[in-house]
Amino acid sequence: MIVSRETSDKLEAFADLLLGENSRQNLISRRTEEEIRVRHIDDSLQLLEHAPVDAYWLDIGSGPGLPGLVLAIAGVRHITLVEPRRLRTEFLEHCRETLALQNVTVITGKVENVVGHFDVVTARAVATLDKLFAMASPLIAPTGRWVLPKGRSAEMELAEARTTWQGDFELKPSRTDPDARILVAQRVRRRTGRK
Ligand SMILES: C[S@@+](CC[C@H](N)C(=O)[O-])C[C@H]1O[C@@H](n2cnc3c(N)ncnc32)[C@H](O)[C@@H]1O
Repeated sequence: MIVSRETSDKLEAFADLLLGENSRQNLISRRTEEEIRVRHIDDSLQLLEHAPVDAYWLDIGSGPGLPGLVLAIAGVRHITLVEPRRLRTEFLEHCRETLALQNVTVITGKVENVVGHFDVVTARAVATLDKLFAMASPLIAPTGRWVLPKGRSAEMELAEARTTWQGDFELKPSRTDPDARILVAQRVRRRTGRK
């Protein structure tokens, strides 16, 4: 994805902060440090192809800010990062201040305790689709959209989730990993009348 010089500089600054913090707390696997730009930054950035920047986003289990801080740097209007581990949210707050990201809200806690309504919900490497829908469907606006990066288990997870959830589901290819998929889902609701 092509980004402006200013955005590219901020993404570099974020990558530096993340690599620095990775020696203090385990945020990304050591073997992906050298490929941080593709494996983590571009992998997060590509989600913007599936939902508008001019929206209220929620990133569940943001960890070190993936994808949430990358999306904020790339211009998402407002994004809430929810993450229960305090050491991680201290890092998120530090990045928000250092990179002057006024479009970011950080919540320390579990998503199950968040109150609000969001247009777009994302989560990377947090839980299965079934669990994510159960955790966060009360938080998504009726016209809202889920944009969920998934690994090679995407199709299996979707088949499992469909036994409990109905909606419009589309699996899109990932630009950074040929085995991975991005699930874009709308109008997701729990099936009724199950025996
Ligand atoms: C494997 S990490 C992934 C972090 C980041 N999304 C990434 O791609 O690097 C999963 C994260 O989800 C968080 N998490 C687990 N359960 C959660 C919940 N119920 N609500 C919010 N975050 C949760 C964990 O604390 C952890 O930071």
